[in-house]
Amino acid sequence: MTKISPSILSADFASLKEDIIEVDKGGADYIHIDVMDGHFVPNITIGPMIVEAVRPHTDLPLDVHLMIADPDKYVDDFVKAGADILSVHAEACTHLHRTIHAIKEKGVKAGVVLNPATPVEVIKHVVEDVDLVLLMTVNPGFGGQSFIHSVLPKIREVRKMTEQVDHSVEIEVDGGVNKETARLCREAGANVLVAGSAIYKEEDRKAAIAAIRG
Ligand SMILES: O=C(CO)[C@@H](O)[C@H](O)COP(=O)(O)O
Repeated sequence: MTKISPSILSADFASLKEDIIEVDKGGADYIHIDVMDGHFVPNITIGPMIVEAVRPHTDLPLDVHLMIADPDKYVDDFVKAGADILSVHAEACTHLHRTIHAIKEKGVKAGVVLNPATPVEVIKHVVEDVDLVLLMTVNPGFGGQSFIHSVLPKIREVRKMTEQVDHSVEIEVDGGVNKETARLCREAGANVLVAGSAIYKEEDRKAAIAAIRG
């Protein structure tokens, strides 16, 4: 079954606890947390303190997406704050293999993220090492953008790549995911879908999660 990871970037930060509990009870599989530093992406959002504050309010895995320059510097902080999956951008890592293993050595799952314009070949030599590949279907930095359809073939390519190494890597897609684009992602081989606006802008979040899951 497809997993759903609601992105709290679209939640109401003044009632973050309630917004997390609601999607937890509504059938979410992960809680997606977007960390932005104003350097790697043109927006500033959440740091380890917020991850730590959120941690006691759900037992769901915290799926933390680091959109930051020099992520190696902050791996320890986010693990201590309670991240269960820590994903770094291939574009932000000089020594991607080293960063992935530094995450895994801390006892959490490691993910690698690719921007829409980055070819999947970049991760060919680390796909055996990661637990998750996150393909961005928007240019990262903001919620509420339109899905970039030209990323769909990349989902199929990563699916093939993971099958070749006979390794059960999760393939996650993030950006502009709604019930229509979710179907395209599932058909292409994604098994974890991140959605912000398509869940948090809906009155009935449980129904929104079910619709995206398909
Ligand atoms: O990482 C990001 C944006 O950079 C995403 O996680 C967005 O938060 C998804 O929001 P929607 O496109 O689903 O509204």
